[in-house]
Amino acid sequence: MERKKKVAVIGGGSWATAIIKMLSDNEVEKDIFWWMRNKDAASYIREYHHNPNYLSAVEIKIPSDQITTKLSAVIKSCDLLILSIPAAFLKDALSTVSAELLQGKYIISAIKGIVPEENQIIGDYLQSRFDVPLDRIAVISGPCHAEEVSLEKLSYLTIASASPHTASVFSSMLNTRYIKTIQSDDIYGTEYGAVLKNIYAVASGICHGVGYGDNFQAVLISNAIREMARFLAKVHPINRDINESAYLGDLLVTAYSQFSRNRTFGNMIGKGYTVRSAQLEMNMVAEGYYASKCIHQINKTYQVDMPICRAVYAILYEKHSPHIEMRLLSEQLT
Ligand SMILES: NC(=O)C1=CN([C@@H]2O[C@H](COP(=O)(O)OP(=O)(O)OC[C@H]3O[C@@H](n4cnc5c(N)ncnc54)[C@H](O)[C@@H]3O)[C@@H](O)[C@H]2O)C=CC1
Ligand SMILES: O=C(CO)COP(=O)(O)O
Repeated sequence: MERKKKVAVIGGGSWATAIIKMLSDNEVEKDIFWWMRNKDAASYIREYHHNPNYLSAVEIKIPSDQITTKLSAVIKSCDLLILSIPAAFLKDALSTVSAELLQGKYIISAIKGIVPEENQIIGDYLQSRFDVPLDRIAVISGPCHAEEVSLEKLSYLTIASASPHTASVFSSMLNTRYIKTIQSDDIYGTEYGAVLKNIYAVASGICHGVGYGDNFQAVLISNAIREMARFLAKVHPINRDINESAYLGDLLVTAYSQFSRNRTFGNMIGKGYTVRSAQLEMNMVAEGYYASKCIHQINKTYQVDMPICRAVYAILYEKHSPHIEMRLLSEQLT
């Protein structure tokens, strides 16, 4: 008989909380462990079975002694790891973790971002920093906001891995009545697509903030998907359908949803907030801010025509006026 799998969720934010819910509601037998950095939050969850800071209505059904702030111990005891920390903090969070500790583990990244100092997507970072073999890595993507998971609204997740086995192991653990999983072998395209859609959602928020309407936003997003297609075709040229949920679907939900942190952040920038004040206003992290700088640097190698990413970078990092930059961008959209 196969041993019961042990799976650890690494991270204490909204997406980690939603993933704990999906794993708990999924019928495959397993032991679920949860690591978070914040000791007060961990104690609160052990006592009251709710995350005090994120998705606080979700009931946490895992045993209290499986909620921990001890990272190495939890990694050691689990076969499967789900990373759900904003990319900007990943390196710091894993600073005490060795390649040896990760040997033999299956790791899935639920992160939609790039490790800033390395300019690497998470799959590349895990391979280069920890020698994790590509066939043991997967990513979770697709149009899915944690807030809607908490409400059990029907959602679709794409589980991408170079190994169909790895994709199916994670996929079988996340399916529930309200979550459908789709498997993909496009791990690179799925990761880069998720990073880019966050930047486009920031752009969408900026446009709204400076006063453009739905008509203009539709043109912006139509251009954004073509920009994404150009970049993915250059970075990882395989035969992919850019209209699938993991690419176009995720772009749409992030660019339009009231729950999107990237859109909310962009909207504040468009209204005149500084980056710092917009970040302080949110208890959550907009990955698109960090990704904008990383993609700007990565694209120095690839030289893809990316006017939307370029405009967002100019606003966020070169302090260009959102009004002027969006007007200049509008002249390039088709
Ligand atoms: N929230 C969502 O609906 C979805 C999020 N994701 C991705 O999941 C990843 C995690 O995001 P969320 O859970 O949504 O984050 P969040 O925005 O809900 O929460 C922020 C997280 O960052 C941590 N944090 C803040 N400052 C920190 C610091 N200085 N050092 C270490 N950690 C710090 C907090 O403890 C918390 O876990 C991101 O890459 C995001 O793009 C992916 C799909 C859906
Ligand atoms: O990736 C997401 C939805 O699919 C979450 O997007 P935001 O980080 O903008 O909320």
